[in-house]
This record gives sequence, structure tokens and C-alpha cells, in this order.
Amino acid sequence: MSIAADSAQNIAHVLTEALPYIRRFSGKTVVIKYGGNAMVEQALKDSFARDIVLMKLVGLNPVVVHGGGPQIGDLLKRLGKVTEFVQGMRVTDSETMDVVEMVLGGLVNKEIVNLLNRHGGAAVGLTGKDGDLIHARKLVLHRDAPELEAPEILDLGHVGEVESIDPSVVDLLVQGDFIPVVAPIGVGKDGFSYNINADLVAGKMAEVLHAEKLVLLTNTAGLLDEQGTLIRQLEIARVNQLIAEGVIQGGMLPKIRCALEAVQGGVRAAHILDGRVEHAVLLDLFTDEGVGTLIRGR
Ligand SMILES: Nc1ncnc2c1ncn2[C@@H]1O[C@H](COP(=O)(O)OP(=O)(O)O)[C@@H](O)[C@H]1O
Ligand SMILES: CC(=O)N[C@@H](CCC(=O)OP(=O)(O)O)C(=O)O
Repeated sequence: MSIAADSAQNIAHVLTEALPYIRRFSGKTVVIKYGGNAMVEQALKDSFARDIVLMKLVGLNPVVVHGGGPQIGDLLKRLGKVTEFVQGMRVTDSETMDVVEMVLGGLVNKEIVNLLNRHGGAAVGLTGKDGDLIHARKLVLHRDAPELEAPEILDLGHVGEVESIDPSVVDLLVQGDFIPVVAPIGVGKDGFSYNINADLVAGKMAEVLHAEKLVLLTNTAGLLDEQGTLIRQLEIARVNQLIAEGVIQGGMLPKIRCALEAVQGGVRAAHILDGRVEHAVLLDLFTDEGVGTLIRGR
């Protein structure tokens, strides 16, 4: 067989492998969390955009929720402002909140919208303020330590968690064949803006939209065990042990917690994927092997 015929055969093989998945997912919603650490090289950004646009064209409803932690960090650094993380959350005073809102709602959100549109999609950017999408409340974290009589309450300033999501505006966009792109900023009953970890927003969004899948794109192969080996399928029963042993730390903590909550809240499956691999989303959705770590619902 000639090289051209051989590669045509390969293309045909790949397309037929994808067919049952395309049929199964047709009309279904997939929430994709695009982490700031996964937004690196231009080639990867382009491959991400192509994956999302292709999903839309073959009949799925992708909803993108993005982060931008490193991008917020860069601007804070340029402004000479020190930033600190507690249990994977950025301590956010009022000045930092302004920067978070500018970077997530402005720079990063519009960059992703532009990227998707340039690849043939019709994307619309939102923050949690648009259409009253994300209601937030102040996040209260605790620190427990042997020397403490009672767990200490940690004040992280304008850090929020999702109180509720009203998906009306997202539903309207999806019905109009747009791709919603959501920045993780919420509004409290107090009228303040809250900085919410993007994984938490993506997890709740997937629950509220009754999504088929939650896909979390990050900068590791997936969840790694104590030896650094990829865990292909994470059993829910194993999570607490991995957290207690310190295997799951930092930014991976909110990711795993939100993935668990999502599958317990009815999302069929959550996947943690390596955003540094070209076409990670398509490889995971449309091939038998899949990639990354899978957390399956009941
Ligand atoms: N067990 C683990 N497996 C993989 N990554 C882990 C683990 N524990 C902690 N991490 C850290 O979590 C990071 C991913 O979270 P984060 O930096 O918040 O990414 P993102 O910006 O994509 O949300 C990884 O780069 C890694 O440093
Ligand atoms: C409270 C909190 O930590 N919010 C995050 C929001 C952005 C985010 O989650 O970005 P990644 O997904 O790229 O990490 C932050 O300020 O960095």
C-alpha cells in the first residue's frame, strides 16, 4: 500500500473509532475546565480550540470554564504585590480581587473567546456576574494541627465558593449554538465580587447543567500516586487516604474534591487530563483508550 493510501486508511480507522462516541455524546453537555497552567504554547492553545470547535460541530455542547492562576500571578508580580496560597486557594484582599477580575474577566476570558472564534467557533465570554450566573459566598477554611485546641478559622478575604448557579444564560447560549466561556468570578449577597477556584466553578456548572462529563485540563498526566505513576481510574474510596498521606496536595486538592462532588451530584464521569498533550480532549472523548485519570459516577 502506498504511504498516501496507508495514511488515508489510518484516518478512516480513527474516524470510525470515534463514530460510536460521537453518536453516544450527541446533544450531551461536556464542561471543560481549561486551567491556567494548561494555557501554555500557542500550538497547544490552537489544538485545544480545534477540539472544542470540533466537539460543537459533531453535536456535543461544550461549555468552557477557565482558570488563569499563573496569569493573575504574573500581573500581581509586575505590580509588586505578594500573593500567598492556602490549601490551593489564593488569599485575595480587595486590591488582589481587582487584579483577579481584570485578568480573568478581561484578558484571559477574551483571549479564549478570540481563540475559539478564530478556529471557526462562535464563543461568548461571561463572568459569574453576567446573567446573574454565579452566586457566591465567602469560603471558610479551617486549619487543624496537634498544637491547636480547636481548628483555626482561616480568613482568605474575597475567596468564595459557589452558593448557586442560575444557568439560564448558559442554556440560552447553548440553544443559540454558541460556546459559553465562563470566568470563575461570583457575586455575594453582600454585592461583593468573589474569587472562586475555577475547578469548583467547573464542578458545580457540570452538576447544574446535568453534564455527561466534566473534563479538567491541567499540567500533569492526571492524578499521580506516591510513586509518581498515573492513576488511570480513581476509586472514590481511595481519595481520603491519598489526601491524608499527602499524595494529593496544592492545586490538585480542589480539583479532586470538585470532581468527586460532581460525580456524586450526578455527572456521569470526571476526567483529569494533561493539557500539555495536543488534542487531549479529543483523545479522551473519542478513543477507546482515553487518557488521564477517570473518576466514574455510580
Ligand atoms: N497527586 C498529584 N498528582 C498530580 N499533581 C499533583 C498531585 N498533588 C499535587 N499536584 C499538583 O497539582 C498541580 C495542578 O493544580 P494547579 O496548579 O492548580 O493546576 P491548574 O492551573 O490546571 O488548575 C500539579 O501541577 C501538581 O503540581
Ligand atoms: C481562590 C483562587 O485560588 N482562585 C484562583 C482563580 C483562578 C484559577 O482557579 O486558575 P487555575 O485553574 O489556573 O488554577 C486564583 O486566584 O488563582
